Amino acid sequence: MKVLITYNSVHRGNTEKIAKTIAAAIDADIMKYDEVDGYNILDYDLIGFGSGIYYGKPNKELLEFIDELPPVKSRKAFVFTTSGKGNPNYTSALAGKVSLHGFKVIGEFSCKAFDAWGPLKLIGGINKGRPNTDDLNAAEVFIKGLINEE
Ligand SMILES: Cc1cc2nc3c(=O)[nH]c(=O)nc-3n(C[C@H](O)[C@H](O)[C@H](O)COP(=O)(O)O)c2cc1C
Repeated sequence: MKVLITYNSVHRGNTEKIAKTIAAAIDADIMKYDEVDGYNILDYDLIGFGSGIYYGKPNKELLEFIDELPPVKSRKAFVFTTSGKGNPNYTSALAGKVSLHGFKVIGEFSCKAFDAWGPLKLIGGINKGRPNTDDLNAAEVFIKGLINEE
């Protein structure tokens, strides 16, 4: 199965850490969203979309990138997010966007990550050191489970 991981990670590289772990676990191709030629995406059986969360939403550029992809029908995808709160609802919002474009979303992964946004900077940020080894292990378990089910 040919798998592509694509993401944007603008705050602290937190989502990029998850993206790299997932890609390495299953030997997938990995590209930042702006390195993907939209038409090459059709070469892949499964695509993972990852984003940090900013003001309650996934990264705007990543969402626009998804909008501009060539039409797909029932192509499989999964989504992952990192955020200060680690709220799975954030991930569902990204899954919703991906489904609206025609993908069949077969998995979602979320984790808490270092957040030093705005006033949190004053206290040195929250979730220091995350994603940590446990988070990266959880991401690996998630993707291996997903691939085994396919
Ligand atoms: C401008 C900004 C807004 C943010 N808004 C939220 C938010 O609404 N909820 C939340 O849980 N985390 C929020 N965060 C924290 C990020 O989601 C978190 O640090 C995430 O891991 C960043 O991913 P990245 O390092 O891959 O960009 C925000 C961070 C920034 C910089």
